[in-house]
Amino acid sequence: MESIMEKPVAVDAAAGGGGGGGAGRTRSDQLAPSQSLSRTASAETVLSNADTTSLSRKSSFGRKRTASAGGGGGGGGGNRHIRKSRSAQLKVDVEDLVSSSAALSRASSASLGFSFTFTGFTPPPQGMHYSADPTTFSDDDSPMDIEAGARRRKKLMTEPTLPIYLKFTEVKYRLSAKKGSPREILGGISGSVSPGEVLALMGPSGSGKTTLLSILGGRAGGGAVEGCVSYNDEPYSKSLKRRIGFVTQDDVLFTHLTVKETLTYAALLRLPRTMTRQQKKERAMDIIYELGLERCQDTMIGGSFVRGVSGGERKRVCIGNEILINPSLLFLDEPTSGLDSTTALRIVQLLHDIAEDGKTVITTIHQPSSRLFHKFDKLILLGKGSLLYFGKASEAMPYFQSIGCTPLIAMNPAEFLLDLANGNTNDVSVPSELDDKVHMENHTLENNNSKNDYRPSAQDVHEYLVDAYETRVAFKEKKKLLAPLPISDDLKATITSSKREWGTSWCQQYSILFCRGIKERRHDYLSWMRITQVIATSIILGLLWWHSDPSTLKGLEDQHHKTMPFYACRLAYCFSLLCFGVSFLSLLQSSHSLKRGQC
Ligand SMILES: Nc1ncnc2c1ncn2[C@@H]1O[C@H](COP(=O)(O)OP(=O)(O)OP(=O)(O)O)[C@@H](O)[C@H]1O
Repeated sequence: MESIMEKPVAVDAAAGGGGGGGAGRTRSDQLAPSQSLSRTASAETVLSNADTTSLSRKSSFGRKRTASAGGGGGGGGGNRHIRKSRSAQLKVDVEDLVSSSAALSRASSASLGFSFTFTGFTPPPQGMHYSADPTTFSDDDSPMDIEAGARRRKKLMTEPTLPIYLKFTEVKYRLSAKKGSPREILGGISGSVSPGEVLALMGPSGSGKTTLLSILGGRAGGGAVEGCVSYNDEPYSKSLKRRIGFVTQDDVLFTHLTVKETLTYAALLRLPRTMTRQQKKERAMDIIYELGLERCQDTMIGGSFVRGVSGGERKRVCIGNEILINPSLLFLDEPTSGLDSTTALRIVQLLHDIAEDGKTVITTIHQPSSRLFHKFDKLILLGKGSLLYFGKASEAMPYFQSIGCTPLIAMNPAEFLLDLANGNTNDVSVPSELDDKVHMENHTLENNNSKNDYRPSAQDVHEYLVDAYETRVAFKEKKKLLAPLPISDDLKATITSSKREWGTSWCQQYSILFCRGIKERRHDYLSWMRITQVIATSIILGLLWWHSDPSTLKGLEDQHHKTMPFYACRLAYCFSLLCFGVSFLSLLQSSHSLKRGQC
């Protein structure tokens, strides 16, 4: 990939795309001057975006380190004092950068008001008034906020994460079909991700992102997996399971539990038995503060019928459930789906913070905004199960420019890449190689001299992109992947260690699950309707048997006769409830299908 970057990009929009033949010469060479201009602008926009982001990222790292250092030396000083001094340092940072374009980008990230980090507390700089988020910390903190700050600092003392380097080469996945040949879902995907990095898996729907994520997370389904996946150069082993956190696409949370209860029960169940109950509860609270969930800690999760926490908070709870165990590898399947761009950016910023804590983060993503796209360290672009790009996210645009695909209008890079992966070349320059190939195959169009009206099919674009990656990048990347990792044998041994620590004993698990079940159902059991029902039934039965003598046969018969109608009514009531339930569920199902447009 580096060699591609070192080569002068043949398609220079600004220079009029003079370049030699091959992929460098693009269809847009024949564009009118006005079109060329717009193309130049777009290319510059994209490149300046990348620069700005890297600057912004660097400055934010620096800011974080400063904050951590401050935290370390803070000792027993007042929280307020520590924050003020940090804020002052941050302000100097901002002033240093204000003259550069990075300031803009920084301002936008400050506007996120994301006040939690994994290495320490990072308040937004003083004097910046972009934050509209009520969870942002300020210098006039309430006692609750001060406590939160203290908790964040406490996180610095938690157990360090075992670094895990994930490499995968030529991963293929086939599903056996009842009729015909097996269906290939993934066709030889290679890549790697190191601790501290966030790898994004991008591609159109059905391109195989979830399948690849599942294989890397050791959760491959019923199909046949080929290729090699290694963790610190070792194959997957059962002991790795407790070092892996997997946030699925459809979150599975208990509707009636609060955020605090959800995370506390997860901590009690999943944390090692070497920790006391109190320590586990504290860990759950730490996670709540780290994820900025303190304001909704007593809010119910909610579901289809019960209003609960927001979508973003829900996702954070799911992430919290997984990071509780301090995983080395964190997999997330579409953590931002259904969220607005600002909330999505917060989630990705959170992933970034998690990665900075030494964890390896891999996430699938759908249609990220441009700000969000630049937050990823590495990118895998999939198209129909094939690899279209693997490398640094910041180098994706230059790579596609180098193979002759350049956006003709200012475009979100993620949107551009997804368009390409879908084979859509509208508003994208078509490489001359592809253009020529398509016209060679289509004589009629060429004869009619309608070159400018013709665009290659999605299949042609897909084939071109797969070939371009295979010939230009894949070989070098695979060579890099085959090189052994410079890590100690001890680190490898930890991965393969067969020692398995159970979180809790069978008995403890039973009692925790029992309590959780009671809490989850408490709204059913303790509802006024249920209580009234029980009291009314007791009174009715009591009255029916009032003054009857069970010691004689007549008295028993009397009781029997009196209660029979009652039980008959009860049976009829249960039956009608059952019928009502069934018809209600089928109604609900059909309304859901209607909403999805399936009917
Ligand atoms: N167990 C399975 N049985 C049948 N088809 C499967 C199975 N697993 C994956 N597929 C198919 O493999 C393809 C890739 O699925 P996958 O869920 O990985 O796509 P995706 O890129 O994650 O899509 P989306 O973004 O919509 O979630 C799809 O066409 C899907 O139908």
